[in-house]
Amino acid sequence: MAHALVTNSEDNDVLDNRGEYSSDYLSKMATASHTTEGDDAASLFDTNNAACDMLLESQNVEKNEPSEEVRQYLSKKTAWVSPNEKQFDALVGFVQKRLDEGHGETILEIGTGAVDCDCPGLLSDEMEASVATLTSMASVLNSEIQLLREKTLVNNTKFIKEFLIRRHIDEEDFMEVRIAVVGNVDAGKSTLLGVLTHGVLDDGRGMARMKLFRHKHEMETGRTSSVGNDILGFDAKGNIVNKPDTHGTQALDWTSICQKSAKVVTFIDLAGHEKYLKTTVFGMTGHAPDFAMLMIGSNMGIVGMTKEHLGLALALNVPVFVIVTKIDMCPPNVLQETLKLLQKILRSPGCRKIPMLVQTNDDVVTCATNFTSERLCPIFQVSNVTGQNLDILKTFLNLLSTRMESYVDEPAEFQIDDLYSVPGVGTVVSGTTLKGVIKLNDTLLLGPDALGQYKQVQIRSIHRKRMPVRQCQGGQTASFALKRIKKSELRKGMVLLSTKLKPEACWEFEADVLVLHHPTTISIKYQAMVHCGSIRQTAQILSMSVEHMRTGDRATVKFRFIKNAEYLRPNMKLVFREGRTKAIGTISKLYTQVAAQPMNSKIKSVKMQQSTTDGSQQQSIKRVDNSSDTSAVNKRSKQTKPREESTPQEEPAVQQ
Ligand SMILES: Nc1nc2c(ncn2[C@@H]2O[C@H](COP(=O)(O)OP(=O)(O)OP(=O)(O)O)[C@@H](O)[C@H]2O)c(=O)[nH]1
Repeated sequence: MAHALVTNSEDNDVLDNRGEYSSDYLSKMATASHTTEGDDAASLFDTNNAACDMLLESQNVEKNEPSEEVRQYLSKKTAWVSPNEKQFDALVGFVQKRLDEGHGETILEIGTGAVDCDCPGLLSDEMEASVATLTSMASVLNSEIQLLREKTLVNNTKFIKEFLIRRHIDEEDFMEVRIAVVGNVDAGKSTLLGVLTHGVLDDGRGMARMKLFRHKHEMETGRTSSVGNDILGFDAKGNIVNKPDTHGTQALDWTSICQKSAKVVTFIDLAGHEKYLKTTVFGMTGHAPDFAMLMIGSNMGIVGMTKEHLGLALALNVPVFVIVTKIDMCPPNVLQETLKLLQKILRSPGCRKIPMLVQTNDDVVTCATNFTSERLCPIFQVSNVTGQNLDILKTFLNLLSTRMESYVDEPAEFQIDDLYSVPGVGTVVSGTTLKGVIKLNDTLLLGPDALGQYKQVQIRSIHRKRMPVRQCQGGQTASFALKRIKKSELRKGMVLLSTKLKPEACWEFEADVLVLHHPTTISIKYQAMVHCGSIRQTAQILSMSVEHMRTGDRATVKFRFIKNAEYLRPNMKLVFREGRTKAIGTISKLYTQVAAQPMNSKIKSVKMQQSTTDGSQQQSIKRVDNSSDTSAVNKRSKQTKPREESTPQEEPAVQQ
């Protein structure tokens, strides 16, 4: 069944002239992934009165509904000017609800209203009184307010102000936002992260990226844990809290950053080089990023892996924002060319994005408050050397919030994306909590093992961003030290689950798949690597709803893992790839009752006799081993694997 592709000949012409836009790759990915077709660009920016609508909605569902009189009052633009006690309580209730829904923060517009907003804006003294009300309300709610922007109307006599309200969070807790940093080699990824997290500017010759020092440091200590991880903390007032160590080590004290932060942005720095694409895909699927930050060197333009990474983010429905770097050294005409092409690609039917050049503080607030829509794509132009526009980028980062729900009332689920054996501590796993709350000393189910079973394990200690904590919840990354378990019993892709669940392990599953690229045709028995959450394992196609699949085709495909049964859930997104072959899909059906016979058990027995086999047999063994991601294979390949191939998300708990 051929998938109808939407193409735009004008766009393709432009891209072909550049000699880079290989086929209509992006087109297929986005057509496959977007579910928000039909959105009107204008609706993205229609935030006026949303606060009032929500206010009314929220008041309706409250048990102690305010009287009609109070409802009317709350919907007025003057609601904040001089509320009586009852009205003040209603305002507090409204903002509290917004804070709960916004993971501890919300943006509020003062001076607009649902009922009497024919002429929006408050007079100067009205605004002053409203801000005083807001300040008292913030203190009742243990929050801080930060003015984001103001508009003046009617010859500067009326004002509308927009505030960020952010809860103080206790020392052990912070909001989390995860950003996958992608882009071609040399785009300035490490440099920007060095500049942002260390508060220094670059010299154009790699000085800022040296501040990160993480690779060198970890090579020396033999720890691969923090490759690709940097954190940037914001306090309740939106100030950056990162302070490099004053003892000259240049290392950042993560615990102190987390303690002072109300929000911690984690940058998952994914490798830019094509040979590490596997790592990039794993980072995008396994580390559950909220957003992707696509870096482009303004002078180099859209080269190498840029489109591949953009396509991956589109395929996985991860909202993207773009940072065009090196504007200090780029001739203006080249910069304009790069921006023009970038916007053209983003607008093309393949991407269906709404590019927005972010140049002012006002732009930042507009795009940050609308960014959870996958269609908006903010574009920043920065220099890591002069610092130009870094301030607005920091404001933007401060305003981003996680897209992940916490599901705190549901049974706990945690996906493991890395494993460590820490001397003096024992076995440590790191990953993302998908649902529920996990506490110190909790007993959880760990699995599935080679037989598809789950066993009980106990949590000895919990770290979030290297900071010891007593619990973590859905949407947060963490490391757990586990009691009485050997690292050899674990593998990436396993899960820790609440004992309330009755989990099963799945050898076979069905998915609705779209082939983004394949040089020839895909038929049954074809094998490739499945990336699904933190699962990374080779699977074979058992059957398909069509006979063959080519680039652009869609089908329902039944897969079988070749080595281990896995914990899967319907609707999980997957990427299926091998070399240049790429397909994406969504799991539609699980077969949990299928026999637990690994597909490569035959191959294993052949391997035992490989000294007596001929060359061709040995070749086939090698191919399967390379494409599978088993712990045995990992163990062997780890010794020769480049360090950059590892992108764990959390630091192990070294001090318990
Ligand atoms: N003039 C100028 N140079 C920059 C800027 N940003 C980065 N550079 C320089 O560009 C070079 C490459 O930067 P990196 O940060 O290593 O690039 P990268 O994207 O991390 O590259 P990989 O880690 O290899 O993927 C370094 O020499 C930086 O000093 C900038 O805004 N202006």
